[in-house]
Amino acid sequence: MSTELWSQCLQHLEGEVPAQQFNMWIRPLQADMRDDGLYLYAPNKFVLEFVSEKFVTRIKEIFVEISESSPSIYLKIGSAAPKKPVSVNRSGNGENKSIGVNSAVESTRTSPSAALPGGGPNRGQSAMDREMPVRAESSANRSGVGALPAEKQGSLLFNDSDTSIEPPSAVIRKNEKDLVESINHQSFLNPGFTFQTFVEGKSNQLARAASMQVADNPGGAYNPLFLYGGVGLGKTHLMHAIGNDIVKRNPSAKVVYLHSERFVADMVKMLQLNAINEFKRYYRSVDALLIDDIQFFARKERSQEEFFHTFNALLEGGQQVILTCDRYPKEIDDMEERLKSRFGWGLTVMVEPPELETRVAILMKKAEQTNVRLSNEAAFFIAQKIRSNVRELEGALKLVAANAHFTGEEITPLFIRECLKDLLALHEKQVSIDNIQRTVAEYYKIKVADLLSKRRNRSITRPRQLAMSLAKELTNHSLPEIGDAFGGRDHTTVLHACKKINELKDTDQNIREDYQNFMRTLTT
Ligand SMILES: Nc1ncnc2c1ncn2[C@@H]1O[C@H](COP(=O)(O)OP(=O)(O)OP(=O)(O)O)[C@@H](O)[C@H]1O
Repeated sequence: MSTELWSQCLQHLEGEVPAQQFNMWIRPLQADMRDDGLYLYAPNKFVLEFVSEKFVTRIKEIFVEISESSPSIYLKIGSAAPKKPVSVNRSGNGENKSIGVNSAVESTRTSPSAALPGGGPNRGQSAMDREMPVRAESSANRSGVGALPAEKQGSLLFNDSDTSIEPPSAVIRKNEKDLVESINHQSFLNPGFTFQTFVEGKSNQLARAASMQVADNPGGAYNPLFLYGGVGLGKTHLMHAIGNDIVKRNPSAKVVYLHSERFVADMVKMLQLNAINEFKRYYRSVDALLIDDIQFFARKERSQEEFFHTFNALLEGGQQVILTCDRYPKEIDDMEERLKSRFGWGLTVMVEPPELETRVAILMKKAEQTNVRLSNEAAFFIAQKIRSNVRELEGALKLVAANAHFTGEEITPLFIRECLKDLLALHEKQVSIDNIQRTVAEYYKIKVADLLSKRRNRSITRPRQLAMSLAKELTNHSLPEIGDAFGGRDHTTVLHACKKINELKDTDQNIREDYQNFMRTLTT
């Protein structure tokens, strides 16, 4: 069976599957075409299960379409023997990525022996490699390394003594005692932010799955992991969950979390103290570097430069980098192109605003964690009112709980309305159907009157359906009221629009992104 067929199959899948999903589930697969069928190797059980459930049938169909044969497909955890890779140009970021055809994802960059458990002779061992048990099924993918020639890789690797490098603060302590406190941030993981305390929903499913895979196989196929999305949606929580999980599995792993502003501040101080080399050595010695809100690097050229080199060194050493940002890498203004493009080298996943059921589940979980008695009805009431931001949802629950504690009253919808008067007024005022119609019309460069008209061509009906669906999600208006506001339409038309958009969000990446952008614009 020819590798060309798998390459064609990939091209088909790439055209059909949203880029995010393609990157996450298909790209890490390695294929081995044998006489008895197609062997697909997944880096871990998450990918294996997902591919088996969602893609195997389609892969078979594609094979029938392109070759009129239906090979047996064997899914396994592990890696195939390296052969020649096939290049697929991901339209998303314009870069050529190597997709495994009889090879590891990164096989162009690694020597064949690097595919053996524990890596080959040319592959440098990071501190993590030494400290973490090597899993045969995942070690082949722990490359990310060899973009550079072997000798250059070697120069960036650390010897044993490097694993005990002190944080910058320790160096400063000797010279500038008064600066110590402000810099001494060492690995600061919030123990409360774990996968167990993170509520899964449709909006964060991919991000959570990706995070669990990174925790399972740090420095592996998804390096860097880039989590992006609006304010207060759980990006930091997931990032800490990965860090906590890595440390739980290997207590000596050096996981460092910091906010990007902290990185900038530290760097400035170390420059002032003429100790920038210590700064470099410290950050390059970690097993996993977690940097939050990297949009704060914008316009800070020196920090970008420093981060760029740290970032490269970590990736080359097979150390895990996890980044969060409030937007998609390409949308970050005043950030060097070379950095933005590197952010997309691993896996970029969006965390979306949670849908109603997830908001209710999050509230119930938070209530349980803090011993607050919250009925389903009360959780539903809060979740219906506060839609865009989990942090705000949590804040609302705390406020209600504190009031209930002091007054001894039961938490009912009426009580909640009273407690959250100001907040609710703000939310209810913010999103009106008018506002939604104006925003959608402006975005698609049509008139509000078109949305209300009887015109039925696609360029009008899609925005109209989107606007109706947003009105349903973001306002408290009933279906008939929404129908009325859209040129006197029947409530069944609104219902149909909501269903249609829900379907399209799963199958059409443009609609999905437009919808999320509207949610973000209208609710923040
Ligand atoms: N799915 C979830 N399950 C449980 N808690 C969640 C979930 N999503 C968010 N949270 C909680 O919401 C709060 C805000 O989340 P977090 O700080 O991770 O947001 P963020 O996306 O990093 O926001 P920012 O961009 O402002 O930094 C945290 O307390 C977090 O625990």
